Amino acid sequence: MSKAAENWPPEDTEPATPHPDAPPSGTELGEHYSQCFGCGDDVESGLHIRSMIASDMTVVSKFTVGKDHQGAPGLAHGGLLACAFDEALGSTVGNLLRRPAVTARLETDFVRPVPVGSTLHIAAKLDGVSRRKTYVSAEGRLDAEDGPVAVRARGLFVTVGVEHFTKHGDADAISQFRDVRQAAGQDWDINP
Ligand SMILES: CCCCC/C=C\C/C=C\C/C=C\C/C=C\CCCC(=O)SCCNC(=O)CCNC(=O)[C@H](O)C(C)(C)COP(=O)(O)OP(=O)(O)OC[C@H]1O[C@@H](n2cnc3c(N)ncnc32)[C@H](O)[C@@H]1OP(=O)(O)O
Repeated sequence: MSKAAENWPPEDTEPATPHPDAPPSGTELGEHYSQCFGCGDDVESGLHIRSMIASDMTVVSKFTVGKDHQGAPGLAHGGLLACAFDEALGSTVGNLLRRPAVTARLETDFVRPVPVGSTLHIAAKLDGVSRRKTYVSAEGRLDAEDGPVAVRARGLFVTVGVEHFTKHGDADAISQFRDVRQAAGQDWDINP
């Protein structure tokens, strides 16, 4: 078992405080980027995950497993499920804290098989913050909010400045992306 798994969140974390401009409970969150494999509408074989703010510390996401998501016949691929949780956890950190952050560590426990056609109901919560580090965890239940737990995941996200994306990613696309978000009143605090 990993060190992080034994001690979560670490003792030096503080409770996470949602950003004052975080969307209120009940807000349906659309895609954060049209080309995102996790939530983007333009990615045909993507996961098309949709999320909603459930409370000031919790985000619920739904992911329906399609035929493009298989590992064994009729069953979801484990790595792809980890991807779904990366998206759900990232959405929780991003939307509640409104700071750019990237996944530094992702742990996944696969508890039961997830068949094609089933919908995972993923409830993610902020567990704590320590400087640039945000600890977040989630449970995914099969086919209902109170269905059996199929997957659990925990993630460490590290807050980064905008240069993380402009230096390592596509600077022009980042600029357009920020314009779109600014126009929608969704720009973020980008200097950690
Ligand atoms: C304008 C741009 C805005 C962009 C975003 C805008 C909008 C988005 C909107 C909504 C979001 C909605 C949904 C998001 C959905 C999905 C999210 C998917 C997220 C991803 O899929 S993203 C891709 C995969 N991800 C990477 O591509 C990261 C590659 N990586 C790095 O870029 C560096 O590695 C980095 C930056 C992580 C750290 O580098 P660094 O140099 O900045 O900082 P450093 O190394 O000092 O780490 C600082 C402290 O974290 C601790 N630490 C670091 N790594 C650790 C580990 N693995 N385990 C345990 N602790 C760790 C250190 O120990 C230290 O701790 P301490 O402070 O206590 O010493």
